[in-house]
Amino acid sequence: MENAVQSLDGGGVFCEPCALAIGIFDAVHKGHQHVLNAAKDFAAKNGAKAFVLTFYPHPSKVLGGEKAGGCPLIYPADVRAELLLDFGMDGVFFKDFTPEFASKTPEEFFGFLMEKFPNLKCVATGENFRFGVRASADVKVLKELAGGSGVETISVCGVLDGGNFVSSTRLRKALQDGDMQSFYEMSGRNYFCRGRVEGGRKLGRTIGFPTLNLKAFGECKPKFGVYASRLQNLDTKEIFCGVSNVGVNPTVGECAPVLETNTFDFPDFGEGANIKVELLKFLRGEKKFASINDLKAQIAVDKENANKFFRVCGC
Ligand SMILES: Cc1cc2nc3c(=O)[nH]c(=O)nc-3n(C[C@H](O)[C@H](O)[C@H](O)COP(=O)(O)O)c2cc1C
Ligand SMILES: Nc1ncnc2c1ncn2[C@@H]1O[C@H](COP(=O)(O)OP(=O)(O)O)[C@@H](O)[C@H]1O
Repeated sequence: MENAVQSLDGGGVFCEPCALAIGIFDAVHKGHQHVLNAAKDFAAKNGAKAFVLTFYPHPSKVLGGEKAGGCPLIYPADVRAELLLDFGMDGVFFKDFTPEFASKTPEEFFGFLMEKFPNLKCVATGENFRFGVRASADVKVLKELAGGSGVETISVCGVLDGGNFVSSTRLRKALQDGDMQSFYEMSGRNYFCRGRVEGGRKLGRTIGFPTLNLKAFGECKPKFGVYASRLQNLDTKEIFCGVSNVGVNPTVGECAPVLETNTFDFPDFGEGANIKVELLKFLRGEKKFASINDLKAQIAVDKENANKFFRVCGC
């Protein structure tokens, strides 16, 4: 396929034999990976492609969840697509989740799949997957509808962590609590933010702690505060250990949320560089200091605490 990430809202029809994993897949956690593996295994055994059908925005934004504001997504849609492709999926298809789409009956939903993927061989979901108007249909209905068209269904059992199902909701909570270890355990990778370095107020260098700044967060932000972090230049692949602050800089006048990283070795790249920052361990909450000098003294302590973390855990 020429372009591995496509919209299902154009007129396109995708005729290759395929297994389709269906869901939101925010953060592509271990439960999601179980579903994706089922699609990949089926595809490998049956000479088919392993595709993903995912939705944007989160259905709760349209249907009114999380006190009507909808679920805040952990990663932007482009990062979600990248994670799915990195996992080995052959293609990712985004469908606009609109009120009209949400009101499709289960039969219409399945009809839509067959229209867009006329050579559909298999649908893979979790056993708790629901679809159709008011989430009225479950995997049993999916099996009946699919069977009528000779399409196989696989509904994988839930993946647990610490006795509870892994879910994007638990990942959001871990992120908002600064519990980076749980985030890692449930998703299989560190939380990260990636994008182009943006200019700041250039104040950091005047206080002895220059920072590389990223603003490309998902909707769900990590707990504001200081983290031991790892920064990678995605063009050169160089890796630097450092200390990051996520927040709004209350000491120097509030700004829009930003992830600022001070690396232990000063890299020779800056604004415009394509970087990825992983948040490894939460060290303390963001604070409003009485003076810039107090902030400076605290950042020196933060660097030492991050260093202690790296001495034990490595970079
Ligand atoms: C390790 C670290 C910890 C920080 N902690 C705080 C904090 O607790 N409160 C705060 O207002 N700003 C904090 N900052 C942000 C600084 O205010 C900010 O880096 C500085 O003002 C430079 O901003 P600039 O990049 O726009 O030049 C921290 C920055 C770093 C690197
Ligand atoms: N812990 C889990 N174990 C197995 N499958 C899961 C798990 N969590 C979600 N799934 C399945 O993965 C697919 C994508 O899930 P998604 O729509 O993103 O739901 P959630 O927000 O609950 O993670 C769905 O088919 C869903 O049933």
